[in-house]
Amino acid sequence: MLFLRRFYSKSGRISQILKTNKPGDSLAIQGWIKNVRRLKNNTFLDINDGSTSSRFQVVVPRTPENQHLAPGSVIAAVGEIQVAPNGSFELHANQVEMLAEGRLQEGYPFSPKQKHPPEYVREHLHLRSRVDFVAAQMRVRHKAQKAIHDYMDEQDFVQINTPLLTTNDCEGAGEVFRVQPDSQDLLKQMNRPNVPMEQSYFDSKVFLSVSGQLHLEAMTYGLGKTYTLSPAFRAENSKSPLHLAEFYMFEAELAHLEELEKLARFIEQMLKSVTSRLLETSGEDLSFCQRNSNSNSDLPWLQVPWKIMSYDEALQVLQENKGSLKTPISLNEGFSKDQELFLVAHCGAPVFVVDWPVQQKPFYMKVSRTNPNRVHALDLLMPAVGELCGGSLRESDPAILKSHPQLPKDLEWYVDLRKYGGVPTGGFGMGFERYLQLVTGVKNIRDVIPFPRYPHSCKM
Ligand SMILES: NC(=O)C[C@H](N)C(=O)O
Repeated sequence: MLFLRRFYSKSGRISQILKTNKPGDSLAIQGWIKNVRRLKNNTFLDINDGSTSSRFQVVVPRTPENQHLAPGSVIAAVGEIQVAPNGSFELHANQVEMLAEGRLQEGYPFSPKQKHPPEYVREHLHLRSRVDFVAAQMRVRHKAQKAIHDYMDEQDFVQINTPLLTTNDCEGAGEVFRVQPDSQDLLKQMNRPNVPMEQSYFDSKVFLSVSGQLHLEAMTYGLGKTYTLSPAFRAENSKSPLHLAEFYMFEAELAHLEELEKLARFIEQMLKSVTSRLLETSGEDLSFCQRNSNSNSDLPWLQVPWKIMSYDEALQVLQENKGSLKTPISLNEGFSKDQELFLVAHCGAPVFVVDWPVQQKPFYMKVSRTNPNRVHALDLLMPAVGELCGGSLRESDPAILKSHPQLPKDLEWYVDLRKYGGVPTGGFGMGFERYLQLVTGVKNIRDVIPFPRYPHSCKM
């Protein structure tokens, strides 16, 4: 009977119901009971179905049959939409069916009454989507990807699926994971019994990609504007709340790009536009995540113009303020997190640090023709997270590229790109999870990706 009524009533996800229905509509919903309040005549159930961080109130008569309704159970309810005294919609159910008994069974790690700290929730990766803040994060993540794809599509970029198996270490930093078959037996099956284990992707040395940039560049010489939003892997033994061994990187390459400032302004425009869309599509979830991480920020960087500052100027600011820094300044490496955040605070806005010392940056960056000690590179520094994007004009002269002492072997093909109809190009990469941390205020990067991989942790 209930089955038939469910079939004939309008049904939908709660997020849609809240937008499209009107009082008097008959409705069927399914969801998890998050909370139960029993008053004299009625029982009030807070239901959530994973589509929104709002809870939807279902009112059922307080009868002996309804006594067993408890937090954690899954129900289907059929009834009529009415307006609650607080003005929001609620369902007055005339029938309720228990679909699954509660999660309050022995061993279930989360209590509906308690706010568990993220570290605890993370210990139960396979169950954590049931925790409200994790579900909200995942919805924001989905909508942020959609906003990026929509924006790039409107800007006429072509999405490229860059490979995850590659022979290059794009950054030359040696932070690569090598791919090998599991055993010598497999090598034998590949008819390569004598290939040394370290060259064992059939007959070459293969890594998990640290960046899709070089492959994107290859595509850009035929397509003009390309991007990817792909996994990247770094074998960096860092326990930092800003690093993962497997993360997603949004990277773009543009042909006919001759000025670094144009690249900076493109990044600024893109981030402001993508974030404004995200606020429109996910405002409620974003606020929920911000409240949950005690970081109520109205993202003031959306409203102000971003600054551009040379590396030399940035260094001078830091040197003049040595006393306020937690870490010593190094001339051989980039800035530390506390120095990056100091520069952002000093500028009162996000800042692009440009024109970096050549020895601090990888081989593919364009050397300044007026100052060979500098490359046309940028780092975008943002509040809370520090470096969010890195980018550069790419070296366009095959001869300069070939003579670079750090040019990896086996990258003849990369030099070739410049030989045949080479044009000036440039591009950038942005750690997608860092971006999510920036907009949601979540402190630990492990909480903005469904299944985090970091040193000594690859559960499931
Ligand atoms: N596509 C990029 O410019 C990102 C750069 N290759 C990096 O990994 O930092």
